[in-house]
Amino acid sequence: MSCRVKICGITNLEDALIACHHGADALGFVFYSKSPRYISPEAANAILDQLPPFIVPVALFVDAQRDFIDSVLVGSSRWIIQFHGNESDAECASYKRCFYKALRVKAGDDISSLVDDYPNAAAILLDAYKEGVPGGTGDVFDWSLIPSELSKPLVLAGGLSPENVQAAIERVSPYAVDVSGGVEQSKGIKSKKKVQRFIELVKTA
Ligand SMILES: O=C(O)c1ccccc1NCC(=O)[C@H](O)[C@H](O)COP(=O)(O)O
Repeated sequence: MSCRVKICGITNLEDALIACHHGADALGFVFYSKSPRYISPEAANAILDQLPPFIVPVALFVDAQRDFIDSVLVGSSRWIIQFHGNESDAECASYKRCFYKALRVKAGDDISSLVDDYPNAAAILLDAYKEGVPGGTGDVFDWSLIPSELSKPLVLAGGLSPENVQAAIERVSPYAVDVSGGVEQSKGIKSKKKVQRFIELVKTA
């Protein structure tokens, strides 16, 4: 099965269209104001209006207020949601949108049990844990901690890049891979060459 690719931390139309051109399956937009990849709801929805079909836009939140989440979602029916904080399954499901839950992996976590806490999630994203940094860490976590069988499709994240993504796919066989920092030229700005190379490597893995 071909692994799907999400390019996360999109902050401008040029990067969005380049990722689409090279075959990204999803684009992530970070609505977390402390991130250098933060984008406003207005700017993100303006980008969505320019996207071709067959691309999934992902709205990413970290324990955000309901009125803020609603202010993003109202801009397009195309949004799906990545909850990247401590949100409960019930809270996530209350938005009546397809969502998946990010879990930040620490040694000793019972990942299968954590996954079972989100019965309404369409998938689970596993990411690196870094104290005080909810995501976009650029860190790889120990992939051997990932159970061989999970009850939900797995999106693998955390420190992926063109240099390690094929090894990650070989080792983990995820449903999808997610990358932010590993395809950037600077915080919030993607490298055209790295985006193209990353997607090529995923699609030929
Ligand atoms: O990307 C961010 O800056 C970010 C900030 C706060 C919460 C989540 C964030 N990103 C979420 C993602 O899905 C990232 O793609 C994922 O954490 C992997 O990032 P990276 O290790 O830089 O590839």
